[in-house]
Amino acid sequence: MTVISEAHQLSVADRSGRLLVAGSSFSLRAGKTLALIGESGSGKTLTVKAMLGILPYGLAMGGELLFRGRNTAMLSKQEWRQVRGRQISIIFQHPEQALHPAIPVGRQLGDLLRSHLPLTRLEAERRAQAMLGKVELKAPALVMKQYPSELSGGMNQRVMIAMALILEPQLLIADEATSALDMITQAQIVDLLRELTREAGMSMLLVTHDLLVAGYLADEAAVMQQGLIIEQGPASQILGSPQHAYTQQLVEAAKRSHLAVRSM
Ligand SMILES: Nc1ncnc2c1ncn2[C@@H]1O[C@H](COP(=O)(O)OP(=O)(O)OP(=O)(O)O)[C@@H](O)[C@H]1O
Repeated sequence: MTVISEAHQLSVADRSGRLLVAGSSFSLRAGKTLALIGESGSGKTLTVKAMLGILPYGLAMGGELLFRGRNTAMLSKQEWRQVRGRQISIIFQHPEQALHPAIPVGRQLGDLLRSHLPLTRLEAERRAQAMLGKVELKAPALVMKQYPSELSGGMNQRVMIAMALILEPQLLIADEATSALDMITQAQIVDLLRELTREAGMSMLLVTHDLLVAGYLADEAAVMQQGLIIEQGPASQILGSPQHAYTQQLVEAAKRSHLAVRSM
């Protein structure tokens, strides 16, 4: 199966040499989802930032990251810009991190398309509207004209998914993409992500602390604690019979909250 991206002993260190990510290795394959699971501060976001070439100033990356066989350390700034957005895209927890508040949704999508592809304004608009339909927004023609502040949280999350997928990337990173949503909207967005990534044969890196979401979406799982991947393998195995004490605790806690919901 085609490997889209690979990390070999990926590390991130601060100025004092303290390792914030301490040597992670994983592969992302076409059509498959890897869940990166872990508590707050375990190094998930820094792993994602390293993969996008956007580590904060003062932090240094070690190890090797390959994207479609190319070492990303060799990419120029311009090549990185081509890769980000076009081949790797990201959905954040909060749409406001990605959507401009003062530009109508349709123009944001159209501008993104035209910054990467030689399309007329009209062609870009048509594709943008079709994409809004694909993320199951009920009135795409109307949403095209609206500003993010006029849409609900769930609708904005759908717009952000449309932005992330419109250039047909090979790798989609979802960083706690459903954590800020209510339970029903979360379930709908999780279904949508599953359907669209499978249909496109896309690879997905799902960053989450939610084991239910991971269990539903992921083929593989890697559990992080204090910068280290402590357990990784098929998601069904990691979540079904965890070996590491920390993963066992996570699974127990998830079962308890699931039971609490069921007993309501
Ligand atoms: N710019 C930075 N400079 C120094 N340390 C940082 C920086 N960014 C993050 N860290 C530290 O690196 C560690 C890993 O942070 P990271 O944001 O990757 O965790 P996370 O697993 O994504 O947590 P969360 O789920 O809360 O986002 C934490 O100890 C954090 O304090």
